[in-house]
Amino acid sequence: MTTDVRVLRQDEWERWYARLEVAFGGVAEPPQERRLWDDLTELDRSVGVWDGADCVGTAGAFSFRVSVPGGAFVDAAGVTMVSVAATHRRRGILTSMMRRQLDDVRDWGEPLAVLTASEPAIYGRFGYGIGTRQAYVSIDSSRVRIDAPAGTDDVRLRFVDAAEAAERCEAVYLRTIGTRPGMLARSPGWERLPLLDEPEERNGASPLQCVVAERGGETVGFTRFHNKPESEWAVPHGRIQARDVTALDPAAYAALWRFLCDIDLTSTVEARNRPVDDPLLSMVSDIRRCGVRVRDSMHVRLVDVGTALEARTYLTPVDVVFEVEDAFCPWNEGRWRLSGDATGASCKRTEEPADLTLSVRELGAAYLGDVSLAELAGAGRVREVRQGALAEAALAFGSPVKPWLQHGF
Ligand SMILES: CC(=O)SCCNC(=O)CCNC(=O)[C@H](O)C(C)(C)COP(=O)(O)OP(=O)(O)OC[C@H]1O[C@@H](n2cnc3c(N)ncnc32)[C@H](O)[C@@H]1OP(=O)(O)O
Repeated sequence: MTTDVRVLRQDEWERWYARLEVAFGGVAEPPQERRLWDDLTELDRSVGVWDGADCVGTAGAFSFRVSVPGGAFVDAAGVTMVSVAATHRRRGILTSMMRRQLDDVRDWGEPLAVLTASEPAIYGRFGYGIGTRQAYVSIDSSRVRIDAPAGTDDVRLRFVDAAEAAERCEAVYLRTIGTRPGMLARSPGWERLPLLDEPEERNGASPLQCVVAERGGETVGFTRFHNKPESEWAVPHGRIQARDVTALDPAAYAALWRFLCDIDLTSTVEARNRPVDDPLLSMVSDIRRCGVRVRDSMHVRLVDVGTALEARTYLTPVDVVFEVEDAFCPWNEGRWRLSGDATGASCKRTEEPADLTLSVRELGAAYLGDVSLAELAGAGRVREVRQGALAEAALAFGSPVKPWLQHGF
């Protein structure tokens, strides 16, 4: 089989995207969503694999900046739209696209590549580690109370039209993106994503509803949600599906959750993507009735180990030598000395002996402060050579708040 991997052209986009849709089951996306992805595709950062005139592989890379511990934003390729035709699977086409893409990302000077995976088992072999997780909550709102902090009653809530309020909501979102690692500074166009509301995808739920939280005339938060009415023998038990709940302070946050939990004729509030350390979980009267489940979210790959590790700060002083294994991107292999603290860091190649040995995948998993290097050592994935180095590095890589990716891509 001879296939050709090349940069995507605009006139190929339809065939390229149709290939992706088939790989995900063959149900064509609704028009509004398709248009959005067409507009957001960065052609010169996307590749197609062609077998003659047939597109048999797709992969793209958005231009993102990702917040890292310490508050800096680091350039990252947002790997996306990956697929291989079922007729051509398991012949190395994904591997050839990952090869091309990671070489490109390195040439573009972007120290990170990030993605959300259709299946978590796919990308570890290419050096990605699970860098953020997300929590799913399904709150029994007939039993769970929100213990609201002082000031919650001063927050005014108003129903608004989601499209008309989009700019105000985006302004609040932009003020939150530096508050946790793992958040994305998006380029123009992305503000359309949270407003997607295709009737085909509502599955019996209402159109998108939007409520803003205001204090003294200023917008301090918002929630966008669907309401899915349900009942059995005339007993209503509707379901609120919260798409986002975003606020600038605890009182506004509590007011929004209290509102969602108090809507008449409903008994469940469900949210698919919350931070794993969501303050909500410290506001509820009964965490057992919140149906919390955790899954992987953003997978992180250090494309340039030195630059990436220098871009973040460290919670506690650290001075360790890592021996890094990276078979897929051998330019990262070898020993790196990381010295840093809460003000900055240096990470340079060294000939000194290793304190810790690990693969680039573990560095990706720990990079944003989610899983600890000590947890990974417990799984046999990090090896301590110098006694004390593991605790030192594990503490330093921590983050006071867990990283979180607020939306998929
Ligand atoms: C960021 C994103 O867009 S995520 C979306 C990913 N896309 C999808 O899930 C759509 C449906 N699936 C597909 O299109 C394809 O099966 C892909 C893209 C997952 C894999 O493409 P392929 O060309 O078959 O992969 P390739 O042949 O390069 O496989 C490389 C290795 O990964 C393994 N692998 C591939 N897919 C999977 C999988 N889903 N789960 C576990 N391992 C996998 C292969 O077994 C192979 O392992 P080996 O090196 O030990 O032999």
